[in-house]
Amino acid sequence: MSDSHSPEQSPIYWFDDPSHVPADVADWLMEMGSMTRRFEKQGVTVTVKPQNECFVSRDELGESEAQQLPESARYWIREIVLFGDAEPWLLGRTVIPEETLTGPDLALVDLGTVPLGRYLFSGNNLTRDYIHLGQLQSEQGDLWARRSRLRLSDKPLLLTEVFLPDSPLHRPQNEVGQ
Ligand SMILES: C=C(O[C@@H]1C=C(C(=O)O)C=C[C@H]1O)C(=O)O
Repeated sequence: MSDSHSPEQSPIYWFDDPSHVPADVADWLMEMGSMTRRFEKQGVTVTVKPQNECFVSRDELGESEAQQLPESARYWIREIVLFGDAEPWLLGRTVIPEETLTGPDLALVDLGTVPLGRYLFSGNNLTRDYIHLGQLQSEQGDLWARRSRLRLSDKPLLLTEVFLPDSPLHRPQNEVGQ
């Protein structure tokens, strides 16, 4: 995943002008509700497999990631693969400044296989500053991606999502109700 502290990951190219993104793709990438819930509406069971969860220092973040978040002594990283039934549909990377992990939001370090969206969209204190659209060039082809800065009670966290070839976004004929 771009900006990952794992150097073998290729970077995501973030678009300055997303107007050329096809409308059916933009409809997915600009989803303002829970992506987990939207995937479930496809009639699949959504499961999440954490791949890496740890605290890192600011200099272990990608440069453009660090620019999106305030200074902090350390950041919680959560990297997951999200599955629709048995198919891998999405790579998720969440970066959370330690100062965001206060009160009930400390639960964010114990999510395990619970999809992040279940927590984020469970209350009424979630806002989204922006969504950036991008593309990751990978051996599986060009994969659409998005990056959101979210806020829980005004405390920031950064979420990058890369949509995998099996996801409905890349296979629109799969989308129920289209
Ligand atoms: C943020 C959401 O949760 C999904 C689950 C994630 C996780 O468990 O880490 C990460 C990315 C999301 O696609 C959502 O449902 O919108």
